[in-house]
Amino acid sequence: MAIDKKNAKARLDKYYHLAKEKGYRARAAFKLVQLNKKYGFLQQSRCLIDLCAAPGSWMQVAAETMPVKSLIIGVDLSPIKPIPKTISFQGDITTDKCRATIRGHLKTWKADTVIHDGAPNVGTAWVQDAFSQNELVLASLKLATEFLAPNGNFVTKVFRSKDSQKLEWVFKQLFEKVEQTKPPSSRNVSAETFYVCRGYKAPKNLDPRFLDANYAFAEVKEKAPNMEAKVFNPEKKKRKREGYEEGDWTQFHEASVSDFIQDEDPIQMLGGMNRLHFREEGNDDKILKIVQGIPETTEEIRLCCDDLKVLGRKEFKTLLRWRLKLRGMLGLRQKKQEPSGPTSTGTTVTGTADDVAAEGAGEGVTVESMDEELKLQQEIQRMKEMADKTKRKERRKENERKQKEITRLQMHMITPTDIGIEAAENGENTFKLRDVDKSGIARQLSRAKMHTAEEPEKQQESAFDEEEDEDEDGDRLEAQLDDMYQQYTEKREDRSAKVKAKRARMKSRGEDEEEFEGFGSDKGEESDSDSGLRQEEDDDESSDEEDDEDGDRLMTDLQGKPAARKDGLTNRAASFFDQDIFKDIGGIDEPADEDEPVESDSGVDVNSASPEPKAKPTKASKHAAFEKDDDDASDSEIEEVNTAPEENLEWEDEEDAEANRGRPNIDIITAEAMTLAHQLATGKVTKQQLLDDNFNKYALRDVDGLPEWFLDDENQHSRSQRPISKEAAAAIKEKQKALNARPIKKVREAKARKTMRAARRVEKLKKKSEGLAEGDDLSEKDKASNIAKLMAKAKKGTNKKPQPKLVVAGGFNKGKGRPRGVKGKYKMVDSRMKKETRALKRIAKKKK
Ligand SMILES: C[S@@+](CC[C@H](N)C(=O)[O-])C[C@H]1O[C@@H](n2cnc3c(N)ncnc32)[C@H](O)[C@@H]1O
Repeated sequence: MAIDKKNAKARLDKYYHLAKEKGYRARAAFKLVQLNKKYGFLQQSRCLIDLCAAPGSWMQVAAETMPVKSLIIGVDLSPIKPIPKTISFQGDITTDKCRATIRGHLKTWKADTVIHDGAPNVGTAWVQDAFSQNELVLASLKLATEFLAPNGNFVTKVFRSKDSQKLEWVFKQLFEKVEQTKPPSSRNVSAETFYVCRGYKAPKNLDPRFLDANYAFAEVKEKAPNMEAKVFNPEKKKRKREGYEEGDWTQFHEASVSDFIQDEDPIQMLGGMNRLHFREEGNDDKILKIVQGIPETTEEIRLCCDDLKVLGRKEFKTLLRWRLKLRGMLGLRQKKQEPSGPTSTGTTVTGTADDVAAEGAGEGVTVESMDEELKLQQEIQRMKEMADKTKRKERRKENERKQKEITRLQMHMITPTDIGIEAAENGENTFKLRDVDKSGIARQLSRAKMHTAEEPEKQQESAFDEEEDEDEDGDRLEAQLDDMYQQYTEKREDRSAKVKAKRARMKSRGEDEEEFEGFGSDKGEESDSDSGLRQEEDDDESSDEEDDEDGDRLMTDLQGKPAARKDGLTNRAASFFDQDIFKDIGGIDEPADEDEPVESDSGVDVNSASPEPKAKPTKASKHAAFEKDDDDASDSEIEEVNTAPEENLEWEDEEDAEANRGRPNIDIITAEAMTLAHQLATGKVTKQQLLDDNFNKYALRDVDGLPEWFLDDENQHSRSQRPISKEAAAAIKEKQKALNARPIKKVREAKARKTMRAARRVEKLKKKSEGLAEGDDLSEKDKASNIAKLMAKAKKGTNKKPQPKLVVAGGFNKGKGRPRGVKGKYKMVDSRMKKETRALKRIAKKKK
């Protein structure tokens, strides 16, 4: 394609530099890299044909990515510099010669993938370019149909034009899956897009017209535009996405009023025109004179005629009535009387479309008919729109779900076999062991009894026929926008500590578990609830747990429950209350009176928990409200537990320790959450109050059908603001300080490794000296000296050899012996030495 020299510099973007850095011959390489990243067709291919391959960057990518000993053949009009592990030749892909050459190289093989990135080097008119490019695509498809193995892939570049839809249709006839995509490296300003067609159907007989540009791009007569819809429902205007009408390159159309009055299809005119003018066009326009003269041509009518595009249904009706009156005056109106039935029925009076529409000017009967008709039309339209809307919504939801699955799959959060399991709505179809347990089947199973469940009658759902309507364009655009928005949010989330914490929380809990939804209104609020606190499972959940109490349970924790601490606190509770903000709260650290059950106004029962089985009040019970899911133990009695694992945790890396405890490494990170925790702990608010607070004006917002980006934004700002206490803010600040003061993970790891190595050395030394000391063949003196030697050796191992100081030979230091100011060992280096070292290495390599 011709390159605009003026903008040549702007074209040298990051992919250009990246291509240079990686040694690719063109930045186009990244398009294939990104396409392959998305669809992964190269890794699965053993034989590939690259059509229009020069200068060869796609071939380079293919050679890099495909399995070793794959066959890669590239062809282009321009010569391609040889690329290792590939075959290339010069040729025109539209010719038989090229076909024969490829056949010769393939021998008996069939290609797994055919890729095509052709661009005709015409650079004339855009329409011409696009057409030639599409012709080239058809030529490449033709080759693909000849050389592709069944189930093979075809990847091609297509320029978006009016023919690209036709190409897509052809692709869909030949391949199982056809997807259109634009990799990020493809410039936004470029009209190019890529089709990835997978699963070649390899038909035995292929109609050659499929691949003939004359047939494939033949014009299909477009259906006439629905002007009635434009006039009768003018408020619901549809955006025209295709641009100009074919052959109509202006956007403003006008006609004279007299034409409007004489025309037999006024609806067509009103729908298509922008203005009806009152200028005289012919020499003697009698109609116009009459129109100008009569009082019915009011100022309002003139204004309406001036801009038809802004009119509503009422104004259109006024215009039609006015026209009808004039037609009556001018004797242009003809009524057709149907042979049967009286005129009063309203259905018998017909005329030209306009007559029916505007009859109401004088005859109430036909106005009624029109109104009825209109009503019916509107009703049908409304129902259609509703059905479309629901269908679109369903489709969007499904797309979103798929997108999520793919993302999670990419992040290794699920395995491919998990797909579909989560698709079951609300987990209704998911097998839950707990449900089995509850229903008592577990007991029957444990008694080895067979349980037969009646299968509910399967309801056959009639599958929706895929609608190939205009809305699909909109849907696709919307899906693309959704994708882009998701990418944007992911990027944003990656930067946000809050969201990271939330993710960690979700990961540790498993995706399907209910999550604390914050103090906002809806589910979306969760991301910004900022509470940082983990709201525990709801009451139902706890009742589930109670159900589980009875003996024969199928469920067993694989990791075992985290041990409770001696003071009756769970690990989570303990670490939570270890925070500074709770230091000053009386009655938390000191055990309360053993006998007296303490009632706090927090609404939490504080009468249990002591190291002894008969509980005494502790932090754990006091804060059971948000510690419920942690340990079932705290629900019942508090047992004496082994604290050893907890102690060991001190030596572990913090994150590992958190992981061992079976919970994510998250903490209270916002002042809002800290305030809340403080208030809960001091009993200033109760759990119930918090729950009640949730029902605020934000809770009942209707979020149906609102786009995700809008909801995200709303949830961030449009939510109830909770007050923040000074202490909480200070606590968070302190925490942040402590965090900042911590060495980075790598440093900590390095230190830990050092300590570990030292410990190992000591252990080894200990063993050796024990061996020496226990041996009988040496005298005590020898033993002592040997052990001393061992120790000295071990100590020596820890001391690093001092590196000689490097001094540049030459200049001031030239031939003067020890350079001035240099103590200890030193080494003179010069450029000569560098060269010599390299030469020595080279020689050694050759000798090998
Ligand atoms: C955008 S470049 C291809 C870049 C290539 N994919 C790469 O990665 O280096 C388009 C190429 O299509 C080639 N081309 C155009 N018409 C062709 C034809 N009829 N037969 C073969 N190659 C053609 C041009 O010579 C040009 O090198």
